[in-house]
Amino acid sequence: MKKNESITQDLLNSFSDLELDAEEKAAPKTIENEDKNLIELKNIHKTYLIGVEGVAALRGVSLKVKRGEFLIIFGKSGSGKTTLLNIIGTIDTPTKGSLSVCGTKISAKTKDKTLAHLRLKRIGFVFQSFNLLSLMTALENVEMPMILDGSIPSKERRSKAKKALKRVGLSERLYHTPSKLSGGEQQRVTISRAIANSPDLLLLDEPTGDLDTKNTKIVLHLLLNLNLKENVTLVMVTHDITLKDFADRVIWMRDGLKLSEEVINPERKNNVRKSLLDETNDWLQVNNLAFEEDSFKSSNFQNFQNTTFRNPNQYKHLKNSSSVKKRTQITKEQIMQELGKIAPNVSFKKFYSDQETN
Ligand SMILES: Nc1ncnc2c1ncn2[C@@H]1O[C@H](COP(=O)(O)OP(=O)(O)OP(=O)(O)O)[C@@H](O)[C@H]1O
Repeated sequence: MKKNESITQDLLNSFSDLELDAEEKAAPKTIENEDKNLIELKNIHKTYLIGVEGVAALRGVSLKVKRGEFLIIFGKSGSGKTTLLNIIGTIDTPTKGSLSVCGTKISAKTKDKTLAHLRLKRIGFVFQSFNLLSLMTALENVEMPMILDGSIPSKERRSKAKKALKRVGLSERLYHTPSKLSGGEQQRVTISRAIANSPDLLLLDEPTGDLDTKNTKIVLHLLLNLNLKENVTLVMVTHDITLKDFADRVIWMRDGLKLSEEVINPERKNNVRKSLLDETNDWLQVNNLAFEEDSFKSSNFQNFQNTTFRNPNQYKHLKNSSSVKKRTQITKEQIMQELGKIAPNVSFKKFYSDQETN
């Protein structure tokens, strides 16, 4: 590592020494039909208690999602979409019902360690609000789930993170902190963070909600690529009805129930996918070069075409800029606080106790 690359990296490396026990390292128990149904929910209920009152967010949802499927969940605000996604992602637990995710049967008895393993190894999360760690570079952000994994040596981690960022066309943005990235670029960092550990399943909660049309298409292109080329299963919550025909299947939620579902006509689906991939292919090729940030923020494609391109080497100075030097003052406590934003419920007790005994 170059001397001035970052003290932060040393801090991050120190977390990699965490020992996972045998249970965490072992592959989750596989059930017979994993290949057929990556997700299986039976009669899932979720009631939140507010004081003495119960809010019925889910009222008996059954759902099967096949490996490699692209499923979109629509529904009005408050219909239970995010709750459903959180239960699939094992971030939340149902009040009643049974589920299995990526071959692991989840019940009230499932140990935290097993759930943490599932979340870190098999499932990637992408949220509307990006949830990037503001003090860290794009590269460090993408490394984070692998640091939490604890079993990947730092060199391999770094190389995987670089590859993941390359796959979303951000090779020239490795050392940028989130505030130096456009919204579209930030969402691409979160996608590369979600895929760096090669998950089977991506759970996406309004991933294009804060993006303009062009960046929505770019994100969709990246997701379709993962789905079609790598068989990554996609479950996406969105309010954007124009995305419907890109999915294999859509479901509509209302008042905590699955109201209806529709399998998308394959011909229509293939046509919209093809035209999107054709259109965005050109943009992504251009994006392999570094470009002026203001032009990228513009949704005007004409402006984008007129962008002045920089040689990627011209960005090297950013590594030595004063803002980067200042960043090295981050404390471990700050990093721990930020970690909570991207991996809620992941066994942090262990991290904290490790910190205390150091
Ligand atoms: N932690 C919580 N505590 C109490 N009630 C909650 C909690 N989370 C969600 N709810 C309630 O559960 C219901 C479903 O919420 P959920 O966030 O799943 O809906 P949604 O369809 O994702 O809505 P939106 O589209 O606005 O994000 C709502 O009535 C909501 O107020």
